[in-house]
Amino acid sequence: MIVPDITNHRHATAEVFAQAVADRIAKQLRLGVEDHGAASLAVPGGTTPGPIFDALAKMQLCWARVAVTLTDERWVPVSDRSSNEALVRHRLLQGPAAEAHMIGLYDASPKPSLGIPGAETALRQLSRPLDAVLLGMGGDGHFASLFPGLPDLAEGLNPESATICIASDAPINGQPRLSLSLGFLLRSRLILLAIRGADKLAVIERAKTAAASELPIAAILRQGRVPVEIHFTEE
Ligand SMILES: O=C(O)[C@H](O)[C@@H](O)[C@H](O)[C@H](O)COP(=O)(O)O
Repeated sequence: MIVPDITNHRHATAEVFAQAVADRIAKQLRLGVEDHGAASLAVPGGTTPGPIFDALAKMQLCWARVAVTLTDERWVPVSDRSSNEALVRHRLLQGPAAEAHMIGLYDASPKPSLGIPGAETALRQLSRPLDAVLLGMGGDGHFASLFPGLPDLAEGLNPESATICIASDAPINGQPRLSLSLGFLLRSRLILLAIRGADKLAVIERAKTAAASELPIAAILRQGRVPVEIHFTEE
């Protein structure tokens, strides 16, 4: 098995952290457009990405050739303040980046499991593999919407599975959710894990030996297919 290629990047301040992650994403997207004429990016919701999106949106690159999708979505309309698509539209698809193509996961289906066919059809628009995947992580070790205790977690964390989307029709962390699977996220060229706070660094340390069922991020740390960059700031 390939030894996981994990590089750690510690940044002194939240501002430096956001700019560094944005710079790394921009570099990867430029490479994608140069190498194969288009690039694709998957991003999460939560509180960490906002400043990263603000910095990334200002960057000059061929945004018209870039598709942006979500690693997961809360099953709420884009008009809802907790919508991840709304976060991306308000904070990333601005300025130069307004030309990027947004591929959302939410549709008007009453629950996420009924939204899977539409999401999978939408995801087929992506240039594959994904040029970059940005992930956050919760204090429970979840990434995207792959939470400990999720009924379909084993399937969602199976790197060999062809499953693209995992639905949680029951609310989890506030709302029903749709998540991309690990198998889908590993069809990418680079994973950037952006975490803030010493408590999350402690979770990463625990995840090096814990079961992925306990700390799902362990599945990202243990896979040997995609380079992982962990970007961290104490702030
Ligand atoms: O929809 C979401 O909430 C995200 O996709 C989720 O996986 C997030 O990345 C983590 O919960 C970390 O969130 P913070 O960035 O707020 O710590």
